[in-house]
Amino acid sequence: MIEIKEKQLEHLLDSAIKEIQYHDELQLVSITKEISYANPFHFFDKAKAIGKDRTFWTSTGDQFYLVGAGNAYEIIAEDSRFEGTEEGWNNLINEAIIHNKYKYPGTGIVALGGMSFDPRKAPSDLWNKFKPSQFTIPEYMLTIRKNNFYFTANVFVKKDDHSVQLANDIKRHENELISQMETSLTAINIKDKKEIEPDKWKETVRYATEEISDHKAEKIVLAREIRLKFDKQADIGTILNKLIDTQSNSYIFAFEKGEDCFVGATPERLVRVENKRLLSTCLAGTAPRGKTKEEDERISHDLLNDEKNRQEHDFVVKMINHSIKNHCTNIKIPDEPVIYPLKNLQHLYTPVTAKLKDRYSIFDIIKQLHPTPALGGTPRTESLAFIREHELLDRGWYGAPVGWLDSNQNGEFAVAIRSGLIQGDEASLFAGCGVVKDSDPEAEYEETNIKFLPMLSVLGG
Ligand SMILES: C=C(O[C@H]1C=CC=C(C(=O)O)[C@@H]1O)C(=O)O
Ligand SMILES: [Mg+2]
Repeated sequence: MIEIKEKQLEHLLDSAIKEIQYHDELQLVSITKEISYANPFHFFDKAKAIGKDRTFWTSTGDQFYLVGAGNAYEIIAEDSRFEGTEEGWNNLINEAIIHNKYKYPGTGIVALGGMSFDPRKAPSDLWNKFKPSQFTIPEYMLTIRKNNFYFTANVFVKKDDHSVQLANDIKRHENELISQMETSLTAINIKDKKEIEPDKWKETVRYATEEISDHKAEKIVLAREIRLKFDKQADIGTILNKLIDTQSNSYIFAFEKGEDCFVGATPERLVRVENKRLLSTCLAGTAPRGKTKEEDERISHDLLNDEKNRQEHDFVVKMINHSIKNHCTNIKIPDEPVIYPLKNLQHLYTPVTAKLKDRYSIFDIIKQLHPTPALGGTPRTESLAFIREHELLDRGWYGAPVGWLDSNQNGEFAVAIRSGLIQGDEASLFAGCGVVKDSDPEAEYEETNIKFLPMLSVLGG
């Protein structure tokens, strides 16, 4: 049986090589097959062992995983990021030879990546490995969907390549990546924790409330940074493992670029498109969890009825509705938010469903939505100008869209919050909050403290 499969692989590679006999070009071949089982964490760790940069994505609610090893190709766009990325992707898949008989969302050739929050903010050194828009097509990828497992290899072939050799190479890497191993977790401890200018940050929050009172904006989201030093190198596999154990109802992601890795567990979906069905979410307005069931219910009730939090939330609902109305039909948005409970905090949540019109893609929607008032503010131009000028950090990919897309126009993007940039034995964590007219700097500061917890707690904090 295995022999037949290997022959098929050889045959596919062979016909690709034949197709380019008269060109001096490389031909991308993407081959997907179903496998019986692979552990996503083992796959992730093995990828490191064979020297590959890794990408990781899971939506914990759906038991859906994408784990990538290496870079067969990268789409990088500096200006016109949305159009540039989409064009790069379309060109790639139009030219590629794709063998994927499964057609389920997230199988076959997939691009995983993200972008920076604001390409107009002066970049700092911190994020120099992360481009304004950067998507990876992994060399090898594991998809887990509804308890089915798929292995994809993406290879560039040249006219003088030998199919047997290429097939053996793929097979060897596949065996390595999907083999079982002992799960080993490496615990780290925080040696040093430095909050970046918390007093100045509170000043900026106060200044933002004044600008809002002066009608220069209605809402401005302000973020801050914590810099950590550990007693040893942080192990990304361990961090992901712990995030999955502790952060339900979240997207857990990692984008590794050499020594640097952007990791997070965000509850905030930006948009999912599956067979033209669109799902977006408004998530803004925050309170802590209660220690007892009674206290928790009381806090939820207060959050649902709190004018300041409702205002933060309603800006997002209005904006999402407005942004997608020309691109979609059948838009459905409930009148009232509900509670979205997480381990350390709870949010106000309103789902948005719609049907994406045929001529639009997920990128058209991301371009409209980013940044929503959950991360930027209202109005967009004024709030972004304020953030650009007064916020004390380079957000890099924090607060921006991260996710994946496949070659059948499916994809999903989250907003990269509850996240951090891990750099060997150091890390920067980020958290922000929506400042409106009635914001109290001290209370907003406390709110960011709880938003740091999901990452801090898995980093030994
Ligand atoms: C900016 C963040 O959260 C946003 C998302 C949900 C609730 C928010 C809030 O209540 O302020 C923020 O708008 C963050 O976690 O860093
Ligand atoms: Mg808030």
